[in-house]
Amino acid sequence: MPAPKNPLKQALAECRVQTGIWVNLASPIAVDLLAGAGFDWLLLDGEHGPNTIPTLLTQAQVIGQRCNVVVRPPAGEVRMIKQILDLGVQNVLVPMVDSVEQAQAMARAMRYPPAGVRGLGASVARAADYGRTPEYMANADDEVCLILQVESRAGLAALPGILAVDGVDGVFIGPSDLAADMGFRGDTTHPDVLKAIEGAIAQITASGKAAGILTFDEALARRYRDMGVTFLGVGSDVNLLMRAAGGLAERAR
Ligand SMILES: O=C(O)C(=O)C[C@H](O)[C@@H](O)CO
Repeated sequence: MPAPKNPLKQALAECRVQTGIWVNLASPIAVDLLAGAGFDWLLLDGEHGPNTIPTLLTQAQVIGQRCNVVVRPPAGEVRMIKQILDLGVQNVLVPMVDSVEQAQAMARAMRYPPAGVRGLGASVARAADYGRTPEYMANADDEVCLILQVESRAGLAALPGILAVDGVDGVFIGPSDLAADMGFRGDTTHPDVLKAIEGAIAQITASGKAAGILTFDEALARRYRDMGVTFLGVGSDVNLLMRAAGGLAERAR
């Protein structure tokens, strides 16, 4: 059996909006609950969540086929990409991409030789069902989805070149880090930040690649959707729990 079809990659290629949330609790119980909530994807955060390869594996196993699994490594390092893909995760969001060279390196990391540098270890990993699907490697490259995070002024300057890199399926604008890099730390709705974000979304959508962003503000999420964002993050497990718990404690006083 070849590598499984990637519903998220296909949906983004067809410009269909896919909504999801950040998962930072690193809890198998939390993802078990969220996998059935109705999101198109769950992002298991290895950059700001206390995740390791074993915790990512457990959460991916718990989610199963109920919704798409996206993993964000702590950084864009080739060794991390191969470990994530060998887990059977097909969607990777790489943070802090500032240059075309970084984009090219990540695109190569997602693919087997000769197109890329992914190591051939899936035959002993979950990705190829521990060797039971040797045909996996025949089409694995076609079923992985790479989304790069542009979240700095340097990244915005390199955006046209990044978008031209073969193997990059989408570009996600990181509002918090971009705001900080622009000198507006903590102010993701500063007019200058919003202008930069909207300009980037326009460039990404014009390139035919998927535009992504995360916002906890429902009105802003609708605005970004109307602008053509299709990889749309609308919250996080931590934020949902924090707000619900705080609200209940307040009402119970
Ligand atoms: O810069 C951003 O914003 C993001 O990349 C999203 C954050 O990292 C996410 O952790 C929510 O704060």
